[in-house]
Amino acid sequence: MQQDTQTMRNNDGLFAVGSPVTHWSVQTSNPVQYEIRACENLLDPGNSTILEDASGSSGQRRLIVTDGVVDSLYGDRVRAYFDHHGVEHRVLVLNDGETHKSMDAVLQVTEALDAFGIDRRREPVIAIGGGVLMDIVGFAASLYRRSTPFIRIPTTLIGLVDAGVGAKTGVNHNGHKNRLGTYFPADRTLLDRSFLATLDARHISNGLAEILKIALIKDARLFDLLEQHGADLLRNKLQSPAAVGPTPADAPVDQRLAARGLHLDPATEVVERAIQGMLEELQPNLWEKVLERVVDYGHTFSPTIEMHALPALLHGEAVAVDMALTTVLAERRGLVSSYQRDRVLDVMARLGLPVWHPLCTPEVLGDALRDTVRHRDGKQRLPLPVGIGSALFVNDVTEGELAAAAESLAALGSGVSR
Ligand SMILES: NC(=O)c1ccc[n+]([C@@H]2O[C@H](COP(=O)([O-])OP(=O)(O)OC[C@H]3O[C@@H](n4cnc5c(N)ncnc54)[C@H](O)[C@@H]3O)[C@@H](O)[C@H]2O)c1
Ligand SMILES: O=C(CO)[C@@H](O)[C@H](O)[C@H](O)[C@H](O)COP(=O)(O)O
Ligand SMILES: [Zn+2]
Repeated sequence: MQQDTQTMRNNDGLFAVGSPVTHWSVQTSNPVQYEIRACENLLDPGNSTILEDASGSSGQRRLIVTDGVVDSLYGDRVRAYFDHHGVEHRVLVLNDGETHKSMDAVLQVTEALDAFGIDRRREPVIAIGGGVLMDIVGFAASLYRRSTPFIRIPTTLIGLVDAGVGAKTGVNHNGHKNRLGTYFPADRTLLDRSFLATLDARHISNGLAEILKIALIKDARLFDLLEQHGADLLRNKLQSPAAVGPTPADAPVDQRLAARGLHLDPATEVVERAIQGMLEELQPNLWEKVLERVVDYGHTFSPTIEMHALPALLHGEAVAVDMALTTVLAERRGLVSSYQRDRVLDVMARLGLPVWHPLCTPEVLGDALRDTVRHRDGKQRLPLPVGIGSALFVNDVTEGELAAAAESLAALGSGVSR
């Protein structure tokens, strides 16, 4: 059929122009929905949550990926769980920690998927571990057969409030933090805070850094909770009062109210506000089309500092140093009062976080900023706190300003004890 050259053939997003056609345009959307659910006793054989997919049916085969530390703590219960439910399963145990967050680990997972013969749609991969483990498994799942569904069961605080709720996956590459990765959210993330009972204090602090990030850029109430209860949260590993036995009659009123479900105990409110705050920022901009992202706070200099220091600084610790530096920088710009600056540095110390690191040199900070500008499409788009609980973006930070802030922080940091 001869058509005039201006005819556009439109077929729900497919446009062809010309005759003969010289130009096609394909337009479509990819709706994404994923679930994050607070759960209890996930590994209790009587709890079928892990095996319910989005439609609620159960599957018969699963590949589980975890790391050596988590397997040593929970591996017997994981295997007993799937045996109890009659699910054929294999457990792949990866090396743990940031130094193993690499393409080699991703390929270990993809080879295990092949060996297990995973059914790409009906048998979601199950990741049980911290942020490193989930980033590796998520990346592998996004690559395998161009996407294979996975389920996340975070077992660290960073995993519960950050790595387990977003869409990012990835590994370190060529000496750079998260240089290879995808946007690929898990179908479901199942949050069971009881896993934190075995997490050491340093890794609790590590996760509190990401919670403090949300507090500083958008949630003053969350900051107050961290200031007031941070030391207790660190001590009790964010276990709620009900989880540690009956509430004594002479317990503080908020504990008694919490035990009766009438009031969120601090641990529950802190975790809930952190997740809510993160999701409020992620949902409208999940694929990061807009690069002014307040959740980038603490992540301008920290990727470079973390990788230079590897493995000495954990992710959250590097984020804390970045936030301390930018809090001092904000105070020097008049965005934060000196009183607020001191409150922030004091809370970091109370949460067991570093506020300074010897790598905060003009050279390292300059390199970090230049790399971040490349990551953010040619501008700094650096979030700075305004008071406590809000933020603005700047693009004009100079290396001289950074050096002065780092010098000031070094002096302040020496006075702040962890
Ligand atoms: N994808 C994202 O959006 C996102 C967000 C924030 C952070 N991250 C990434 O997360 C990583 C940091 O996460 P992490 O600190 O959870 O790392 P991790 O996975 O290395 O876990 C920390 C350590 O704790 C051990 N562990 C895990 N669960 C435990 C438990 N219940 N009890 C005792 N030990 C346990 C692990 O074996 C490991 O040695 C970084 O690589 C960071 O880039 C990703
Ligand atoms: O660390 C992460 C994501 O990896 C989050 O805590 C953080 O808020 C943001 O996602 C930052 O943008 C860091 O992300 P990226 O450098 O990995 O892209
Ligand atoms: Zn982070």
